[in-house]
Amino acid sequence: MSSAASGVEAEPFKLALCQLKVTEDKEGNIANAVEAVKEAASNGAAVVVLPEMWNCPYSNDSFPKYAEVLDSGDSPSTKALAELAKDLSIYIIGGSIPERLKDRLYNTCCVFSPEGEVVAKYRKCHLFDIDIPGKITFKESDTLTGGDALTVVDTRYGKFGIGICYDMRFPEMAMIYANRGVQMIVYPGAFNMVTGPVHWQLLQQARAVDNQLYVASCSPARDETASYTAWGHSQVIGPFAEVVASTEEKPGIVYADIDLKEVQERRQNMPLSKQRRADLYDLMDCRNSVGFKF
Ligand SMILES: O=C(O)CCC(=O)C(=O)O
Repeated sequence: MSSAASGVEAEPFKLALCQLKVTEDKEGNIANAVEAVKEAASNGAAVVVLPEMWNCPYSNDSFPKYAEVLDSGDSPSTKALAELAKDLSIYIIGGSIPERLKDRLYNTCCVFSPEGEVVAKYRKCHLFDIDIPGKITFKESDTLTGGDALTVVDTRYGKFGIGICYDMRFPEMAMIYANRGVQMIVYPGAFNMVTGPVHWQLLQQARAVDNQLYVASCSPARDETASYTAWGHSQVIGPFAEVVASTEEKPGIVYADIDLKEVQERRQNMPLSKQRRADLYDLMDCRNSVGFKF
């Protein structure tokens, strides 16, 4: 039974972020992920996170080729993770892979319970479409469709909200998760060499400090030979915006001991949600937003 459902205070746990080397070899990527998750569990991790697009190169050419139909029983990537979660009796927040659903593709994260069930599925809502001339241009919407639902996973350790990479740029989403009782937002992500150095940590600390919750972000390792070079730097930020654990660009596993009671404590120390002036501003106003005018 989940923490919230049982009304019992959630226990502390060890979190692991597997910063994987990702190649063009899908089978190799799966085998590599399996080894990393086993290693994390053998070191005591109860919740293990994988990166965004861990089974394929991050490119619009690759997404259709590597996509899997998730509910068909014929998805090698999710089958491997489901078996692992069950064998090791851990939660796996399965990064993301390209999902094929009818004639559409999504950037999808599946969450597996210690019983090996898919307990949540999140489809990246905010697609990464940017154009910084001479620096980086990427348009996920050339191949992918955005999801249309947020996802809260109620686990025995606490409530986790799921976002993927570019989603961390949208404070509204994190705020809604906080309002729904989320204590840790997990973002599988693959920032790049342009935005990574300036925004990756800043955005995570911003989401953490605004909402007084943990933020955990898991990237692929950096590969300078890939068409898209990931920034790496998987990390965990605490509810006071402190860096709890981090790494640099190489493959590896980041561990953090998480006690979600800390979230409650920070919120008691500084009761921002009670101090909000909802009479002056209302998140619902965003619904009428027409975006920036140029
Ligand atoms: O927001 C960024 O700068 C990077 C986002 C990204 O790489 C992604 O959404 O996959």
